[in-house]
Amino acid sequence: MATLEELRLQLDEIDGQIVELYKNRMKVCGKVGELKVKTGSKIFDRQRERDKLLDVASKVSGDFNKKGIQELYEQLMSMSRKLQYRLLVEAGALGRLPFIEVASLDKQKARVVFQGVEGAYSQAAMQHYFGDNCNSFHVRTFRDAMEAIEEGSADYAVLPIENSSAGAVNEVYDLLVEFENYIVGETIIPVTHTLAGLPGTKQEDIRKVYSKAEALMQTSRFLDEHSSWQQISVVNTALAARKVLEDRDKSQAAVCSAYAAKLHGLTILQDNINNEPNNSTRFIVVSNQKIFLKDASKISICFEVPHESGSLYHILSHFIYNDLNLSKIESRPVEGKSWEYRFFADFEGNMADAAVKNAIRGLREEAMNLKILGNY
Ligand SMILES: C=C(O[C@@H]1C=C(C(=O)O)C=C[C@H]1O)C(=O)O
Repeated sequence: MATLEELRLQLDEIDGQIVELYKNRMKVCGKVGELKVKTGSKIFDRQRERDKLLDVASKVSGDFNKKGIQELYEQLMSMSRKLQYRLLVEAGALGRLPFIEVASLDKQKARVVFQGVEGAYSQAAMQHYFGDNCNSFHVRTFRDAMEAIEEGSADYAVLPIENSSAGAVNEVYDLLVEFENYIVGETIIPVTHTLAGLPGTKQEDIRKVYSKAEALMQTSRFLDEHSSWQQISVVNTALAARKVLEDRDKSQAAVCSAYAAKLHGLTILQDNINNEPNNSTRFIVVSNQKIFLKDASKISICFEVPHESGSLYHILSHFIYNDLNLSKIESRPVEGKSWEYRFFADFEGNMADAAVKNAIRGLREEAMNLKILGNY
């Protein structure tokens, strides 16, 4: 029987041949790429790749080897495409993305819409981004805010997209796909809940606590210490504060921000009652213009992938290969298609970067329904 050293020598020789074959294959792929640059053809040919996988599988026997050779070829063809995308960039054939670079947003003159009522966290986020005295109005739903942007009655909308403890705001993700609106900025604000009541209220007086369902959840530890209090959910935290003020009843309290409490003339009975001391929410600033700031450093996109094994893996390789740092990935069901998903990804970069253009070119060819949601 051969020794380990002898077997390894045999492997080294075979690997030498594989490396030579790899180099030859890539050289031919480079020629294919040059031809495609010249003729303006697509790099990715899904049917040719499917046929190739069937062909190589037919040339080996046994499930283990069939699967193995297919995995190997998926990798080889993926490298081949990446080489070709690179040739496109070098030939300057990537073109420009359909977004216009701007030096700054005109925050002073902007008319801004937020969802909710006076005192909502969205208003605080808006003021944080646009300044305390910005020209604003509020609407009842996230959809209303998106419509106001689309039809131009507002220049920007400020919408919550993600909370550090509760996660994504799903409806806003879905609306970003539905509307032709784009993310142009973001701002993160701490969400610190307080217990607030009418002036003179004592905690012993309280029987009912009003707030938005998420806020009741985010303060459950404090509320559970007062199990006799009835918890009632209302549309948002600012509305809870307004209700307590209007009912003029000291047995009622609201879980809301200090800002909403002050705005509605309530007294803070207990400050910072969050379960999670660092609770914060990320808000996006949305516009109907396809613009991006010169110093933008984050890109949000969404796409669908074919419902087959390995497809997300191949899509994500475009980020890795182009050295782009993927900071977030979310998935949402695709409407009308059970168990199929649309992915939302955030990654670092600016649309003017070659690496970004290269990755987007590959994603556009290989994923379905790619939408660039914004660069900010
Ligand atoms: C090389 C080509 O480009 C791509 C890469 C392939 C490969 O490496 O075999 C096959 C199809 C294309 O997606 C080609 O079109 O033949």
